[in-house]
Amino acid sequence: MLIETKNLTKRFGGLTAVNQVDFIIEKGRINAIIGPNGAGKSTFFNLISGFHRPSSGTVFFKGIDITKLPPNEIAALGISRTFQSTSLFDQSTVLDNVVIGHRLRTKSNLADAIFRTKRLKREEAACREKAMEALDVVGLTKSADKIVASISQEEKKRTAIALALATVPEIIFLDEPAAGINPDETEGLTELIKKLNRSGLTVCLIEHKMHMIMNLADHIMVLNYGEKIAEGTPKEIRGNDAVIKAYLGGSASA
Ligand SMILES: Nc1ncnc2c1ncn2[C@@H]1O[C@H](COP(=O)(O)OP(=O)(O)OP(=O)(O)O)[C@@H](O)[C@H]1O
Repeated sequence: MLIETKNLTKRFGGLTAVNQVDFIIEKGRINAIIGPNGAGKSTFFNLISGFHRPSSGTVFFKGIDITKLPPNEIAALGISRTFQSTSLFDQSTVLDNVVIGHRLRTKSNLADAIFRTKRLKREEAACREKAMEALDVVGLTKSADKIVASISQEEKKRTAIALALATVPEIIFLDEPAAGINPDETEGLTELIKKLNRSGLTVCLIEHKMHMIMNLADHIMVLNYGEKIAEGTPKEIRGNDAVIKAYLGGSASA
C-alpha cells in the first residue's frame, strides 16, 4: 500500500472536520473521496499533504510515519497535490508557473543562488526541461509561453496538474480538478487522469461531478460530517443506503 491513515482526526475548535478516518490507498489505483459540502474532504487532503497538523491519528507513506513532516518534505517524498482555488501566478507564463513546482526537488542552496554556481545553472536547465515534459504530458506544449491570465479555465486546470507533476510524484492528489469547466472539457480531463494513471501514477481525487467519479475511480471513500460512512467500488457506493441518505439529507451539490 502507498498511503495509510489511521484514526486520522482534525478538530477546529468545537468542530470535528475529520473524525477517526482509516483509509488505505493502494499503489496504481484511481481513488476518489466524495461527500456533501463541508464533509471534510479538503481537510483530509490537507492532513495527508502536511498543510494541517492532525489533532490525532497517523499518516503513513510506504509504511513510514509522515504525520509530522512539513509540506515541502512530504512533496519531496513523492506526494503531490493541486489546490481547489488554483493558485497560479496570473501574470507569469504557463512554463514559469510549472518551473516553480520543479524547484522543490532541486538541491541548490542560498550560496548557489547568490554566486550562480554551475550546479545552479545545470539545475535551472533541468527544471525547465522537466517542466516542458510535464506540459507535454498534460497537452500544453503550445501554451508554454502564454500568460496564465490569458488562458482558459481548462488550461489552468491542466497547468495546475503539470505543476504537481513537475515534482515527479508517485501519487497525485487532485482537489476538484473538474470544477468550473464544461462537460467536454471534463471529458478531456478525465482522459488525462486515466492517461496519468496508466503511466503508473497513483491518483486520489476529490470531485463533486458524480458522473466523472463513477467513470473514473477504482475505489471510492465517502465522508459525511468528517466520518467515513462507506467505501468501495463505484457500483458498491451507488447502491449504498448510508450514502444515498447522506446526499439526500445534506446540502450536496452532486
Ligand atoms: N481552517 C479551518 N478553520 C475552521 N474550520 C474549518 C477550516 N477548514 C475547514 N473547516 C471546516 O471543516 C469542515 C470541513 O471542511 P472541508 O473544506 O474539509 O470540507 P469539504 O468536504 O472539502 O467541503 P467542500 O465540498 O464544500 O469543499 C467544514 O465545516 C469547514 O467549515
